Amino acid sequence: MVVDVPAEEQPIHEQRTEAPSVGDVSASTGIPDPGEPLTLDRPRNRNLQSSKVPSSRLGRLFHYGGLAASLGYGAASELIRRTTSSADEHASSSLMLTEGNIKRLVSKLTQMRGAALKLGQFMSIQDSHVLPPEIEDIFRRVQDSAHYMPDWQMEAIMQEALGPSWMDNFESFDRLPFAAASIGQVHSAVLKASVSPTGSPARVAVKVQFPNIVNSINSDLGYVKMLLTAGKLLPRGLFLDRTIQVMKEELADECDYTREASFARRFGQADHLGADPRFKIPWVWEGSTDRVLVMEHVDGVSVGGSVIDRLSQRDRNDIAERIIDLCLRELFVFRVMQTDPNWTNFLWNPRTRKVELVDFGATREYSKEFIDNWLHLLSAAVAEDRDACVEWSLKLGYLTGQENETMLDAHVKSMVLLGTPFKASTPQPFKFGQDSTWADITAEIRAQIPVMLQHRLTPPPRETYSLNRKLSGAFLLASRLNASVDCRTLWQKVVDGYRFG
Ligand SMILES: Nc1ncnc2c1ncn2[C@@H]1O[C@H](COP(=O)(O)OP(=O)(O)OP(=O)(O)O)[C@@H](O)[C@H]1O
Repeated sequence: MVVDVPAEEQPIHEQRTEAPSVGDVSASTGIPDPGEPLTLDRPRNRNLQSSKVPSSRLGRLFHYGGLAASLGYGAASELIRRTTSSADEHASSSLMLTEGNIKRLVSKLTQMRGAALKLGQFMSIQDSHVLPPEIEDIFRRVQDSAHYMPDWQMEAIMQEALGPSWMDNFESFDRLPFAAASIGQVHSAVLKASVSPTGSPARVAVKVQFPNIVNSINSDLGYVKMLLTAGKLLPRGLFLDRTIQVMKEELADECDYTREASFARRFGQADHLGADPRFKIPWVWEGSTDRVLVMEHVDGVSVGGSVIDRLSQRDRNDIAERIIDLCLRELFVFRVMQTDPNWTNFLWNPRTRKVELVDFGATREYSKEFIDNWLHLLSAAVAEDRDACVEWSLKLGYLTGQENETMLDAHVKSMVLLGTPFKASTPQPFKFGQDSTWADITAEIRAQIPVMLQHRLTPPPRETYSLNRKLSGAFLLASRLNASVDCRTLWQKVVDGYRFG
C-alpha cells in the first residue's frame, strides 16, 4: 500500500506569491537582500508545505501503518531488483535503505511532525557521524523540509487558546506562517497598543502548537523506533532506548509553552542576560498560553545563514565568542541552559549589534552537584589528567568501572580533545573552521566514536545528552563562522569565578 498525500497538501510557494514577504527582514536590518527571503534562508524552512497534522490516535496509526507497509513494499521490490542484478548481489547496505524508501520515510516523518521530526533533529545533532550515512541523510532531509497547518486547523487552535475573538488582540495577523518547526509554526503579527506591554502597537512572533502533539509523543516515538530497529539501521551501542527516553522527557517539556515563557523571562532578567548589551531576549506577552506563545518579534538573521558569510572576520569572531561565552555562563553561572544549538535560534542583528536568542523550549536546569562534577571532569580533561578524568567520569556515571582499556582510552581521549580549546598550552585565539586545528580535533573525536559504541557498557548520564549537544553545537557554530576565539580566557573567567559545593 502506498500512502496517499493528503488532498490539502500544497507547496507554500504557490501561496507565497499572494502573501507579504514577512520573512524578508533586509529592510529593517540594512543587510543587502541576498536574492531570497531571509527567513526562508534558514535551512529547515526551505520546503514549507501546508498539510493537515494527523491529530487523532487512529489517524496517526494509519499514517505510520501505511508507511511501514510501503517501506516493506519498497524493500521487496529492491530484493527482486537485486536478485535479478548480479552486480548488486553482494551490496552490504540494508534492503530497507533504498532511495525510494528513504523518500517515503522523509515524506512521512515530515508530515507527522512532532516526535518524528524532533527525533530527526535530535539524532542529527546528537550523534552526527555516528549514524550510517543513509540515516543521516534521512534526518537531514526531514530537517530541511517542514509542513504547516492549513488555516482552519490554526484557527481552531487560536480559538481554543485565546477565545473566539482572539483577533481582537491583534491589529494584524499574518495567517501564513513564516517558520514551521517540529512542534509548532510561527506567525508574524502586530499586538494592539491596548494589550501590548510597550503601550504601543508591537510586532510579535506568534508560535502556535500543532494539535495533539503532547498526547502523541509516546506512540510516535514508539513507531519511529520500530521502523528504525526493524531495518537494523542503528548501531547497538547507541543505547537507543535511553536516547528515546530522554527525548520523550525533553519533548514533553518543550510542548509546554508556559514553561518556555518562564525560561525566556528568566533569561531576560538583569542577573541573567537582561543587562548584557551583547544579547537580546524577546519579551513574552502575558496573554500567552501553554499552546500559543506570543513574543516580541526580533529582526536578526540566523547566524548559520548565508548572509553571515558577508560579515567581517572581526564580527564573526565576536559572535562566536559571545556564543561560547554564553554556553559557559549558562552552565557554570546560571546552571540553566538553552540546549538547542540550532543555528536558527541565534539571530544576529547588525543594526543593534546584538545576538538575539529565541526558542527557550529546550531549556534545562542542572543540579549543583552535577555541574560540580562535570566541571571537575572538564578541568581534568583540560589539564590532560587521565586518572582524574576516569575518576570524575565514574562519579558522573559515564563509566561503570568495568570498562576495558580500549574504552577508557577512547573515552579519556575524546574528553581531552573536547577540552583542547580551553587548554593553557593551546595557542589563542583558537581557530575554528575548515583547515583549522579544530577540524583535526573533530576528526579525531569522530574516530573515537565507533570504538566507544562498541565498548560502551552504560549509556551516558541523562544530563550529558543536552549538555554535549549544546557544547558541540556552539563549537560547530564557531566553525561555521570560521571564527577565532580566545577560549582560554573565557574558560579561565568562569573557572576562577566558580564556587564548588
Ligand atoms: N521572537 C521571534 N522573533 C522572530 N522570529 C522568531 C521568534 N521566535 C521564533 N522565531 C522563528 O521561528 C523559528 C521557530 O521557532 P522556535 O525555534 O521557537 O520553534 P520550535 O518549535 O521550538 O522549533 P524547534 O524545536 O524545531 O527548534 C525560529 O527558528 C525563528 O526563525
